[in-house]
Amino acid sequence: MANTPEAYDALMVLSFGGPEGPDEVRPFLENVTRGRGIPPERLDAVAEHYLHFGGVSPINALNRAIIEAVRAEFDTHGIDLPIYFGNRNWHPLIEDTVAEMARDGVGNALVFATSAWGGYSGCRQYHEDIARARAAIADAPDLTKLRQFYDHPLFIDAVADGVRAARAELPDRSRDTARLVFTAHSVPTTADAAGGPREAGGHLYSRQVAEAAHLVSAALGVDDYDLVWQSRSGPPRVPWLEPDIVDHLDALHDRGVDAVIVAPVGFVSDHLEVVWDLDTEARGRAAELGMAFARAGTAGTDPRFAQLVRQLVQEQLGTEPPRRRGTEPQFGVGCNGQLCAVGCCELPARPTRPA
Ligand SMILES: CC1=C(CCC(=O)O)c2cc3nc(cc4[nH]c(cc5[nH]c(cc1n2)c(C)c5CCC(=O)O)c(CCC(=O)O)c4C)C(CCC(=O)O)=C3C
Ligand SMILES: [Fe+2]
Repeated sequence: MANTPEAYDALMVLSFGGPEGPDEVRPFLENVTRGRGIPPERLDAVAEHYLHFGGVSPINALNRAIIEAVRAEFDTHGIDLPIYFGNRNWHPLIEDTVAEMARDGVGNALVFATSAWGGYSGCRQYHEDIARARAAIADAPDLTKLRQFYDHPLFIDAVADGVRAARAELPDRSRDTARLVFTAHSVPTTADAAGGPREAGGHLYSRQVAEAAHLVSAALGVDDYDLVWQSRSGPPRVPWLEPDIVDHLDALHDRGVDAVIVAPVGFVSDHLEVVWDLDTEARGRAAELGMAFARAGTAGTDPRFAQLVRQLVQEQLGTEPPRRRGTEPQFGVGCNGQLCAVGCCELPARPTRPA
């Protein structure tokens, strides 16, 4: 298949996937954690979080809304590519989507993965999903993953507007004093250290998250803020990025902070880890501490997010320049699951679980 720009004939939106009913929760979690050494107690707890919302994760509906917005954005700009939807962990599964694309005669498609970041979970694992899905069928299309977009101006500005809207929800007396706290998904510190091509120095994920937080705060004219982590899993003796948002609220309270704006810059949509870990657990802790609490929305529902996807596609077509506001290394483009570099974002050997 010729790899000339004109030859792209579809876009696939590739995401994490989530259950859409109570019976789907367990099999979904088994897909997510297959071979990953997550303790059964943690899985039981996470299953409860999903069941609390009727077993329905918001993520699939949010991704369908993103696809609709991108469709409209493509139509406005005369981009004539059909858009497909595939997931790593739940239906529509990427394997089925790639098979459907092949049946439709798609030969050379672009892939937008719904993570802004480098690192194993946000980037490399999506390359692996692409390779696995292609290997499963004979006439799979070529699939080129688009780049990491953690510092794209449209992403940064959409997150900044989410913070402004959250600030407006706070009681008058807290608006000017509320502490701005960014969160992103924690990962094991060893996985973070191994993130990115070796020559880029490692820690690609946490460096990009830190720079995105900095760029958002700069857009807001706020120079004092915190970056903390959320949603850790794995056994307690394995170190993950810290501090956790809930512990951090305790620490802020001890320092006399009485209002916070929590901005989940690490996520593209208000999926389950946002509505449970922040809107339920962190908000609950803030209430116990008597702290005013507002949570910023995520960028996925902002009209600029569809523009961002359109611009990333046009970048790959060579009709738009790359737009970035940061300086940390940024990678993520690969054809047919090819990694950004040899050994890029390798997942370190997991310690075996005690009996
Ligand atoms: C960096 C990162 C992102 C952001 C980048 C991106 O967006 O890709 C992200 C997103 C998401 N993570 C999600 C859900 C889960 N993540 C889990 C487990 C894990 N996540 C990890 C990292 C990340 N995860 C890691 C290192 C693990 C440990 C196991 C492993 O090494 O894989 C587990 C297992 C149970 C648990 O332990 O929590 C679940 C259910 C959902 C969907 C939520 C919904 O359904 O609405 C989304 C968008
Ligand atoms: Fe996760």
